Amino acid sequence: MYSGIWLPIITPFRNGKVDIDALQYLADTYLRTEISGFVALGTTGEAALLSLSERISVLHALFDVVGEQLPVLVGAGAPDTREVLREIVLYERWNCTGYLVSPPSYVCPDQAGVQWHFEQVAQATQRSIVLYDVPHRTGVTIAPDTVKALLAHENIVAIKECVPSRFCELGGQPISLLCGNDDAFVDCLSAGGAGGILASAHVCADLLVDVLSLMNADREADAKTLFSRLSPILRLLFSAPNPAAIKAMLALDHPISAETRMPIAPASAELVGRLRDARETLQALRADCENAVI
Ligand SMILES: O=C(O)C1=N[C@H](C(=O)O)C[C@H](O)C1
Repeated sequence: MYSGIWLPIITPFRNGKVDIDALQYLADTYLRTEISGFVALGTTGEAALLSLSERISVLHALFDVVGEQLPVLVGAGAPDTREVLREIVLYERWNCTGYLVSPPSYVCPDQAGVQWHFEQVAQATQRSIVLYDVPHRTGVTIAPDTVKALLAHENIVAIKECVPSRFCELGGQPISLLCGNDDAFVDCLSAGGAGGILASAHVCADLLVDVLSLMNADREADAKTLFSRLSPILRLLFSAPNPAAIKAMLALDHPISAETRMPIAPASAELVGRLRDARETLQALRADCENAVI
């Protein structure tokens, strides 16, 4: 179930409000790509900056377009476990495939507390749970031993891992390993990863799928060559707080605004210029893939 390239879809804004038309336009556009599923209300969706009613409108708008055509994983996270459980109860009305859940941020629990948090979540729903290990954002990690203990819950089925040094240990566990750090995608696949939840898929899902297909075809060297040519663009996309660069790049080619929600500032004019040039690099890479140069 959790493999391939999943798109943590942005939440477009216009004049400070969620732009529902733009969100539905994007959902429809990505349905025609090779992504394996959507992630709603992720980090890239600026979920932490949305009110509850905005989060509900995002889900309404997205499910209206996606329906059953592709799975949708929904992000749920808060410092207070009880708040996460309340969110999940609200989200159960949509036919989402599961929940992407981070450990409690800011409060810095020990590993027993992290385990307790995920146990409460796993018991609150029959849907699948994807653990989200993102210590640079939450301030706390999900240690591999905690992951192993959590496997006792049959709906804890995948982990979105952002720490490359954890890939090898997790790759050997009976859990789907998804990369959560665009820069380290190929390393995650080499360690046994099944795919990734990657914000960069907004602008190069096809090339990320190519990297994965090359790996699955035992062409690791070719996958690494392609990925190394993609890497400078991935770094550029994260050179400003996510998703400023992604939104700016999308706004160059689609009817969406590059607007972010403060304190996430929009991309600078200098970055927009570099993103404009990056589109040509992506086109050149696509041509090389088509002509089997890679
Ligand atoms: O929203 C997500 O899911 C992602 N967020 C990460 C982040 O901003 O830290 C990046 C990753 O590409 C996907």
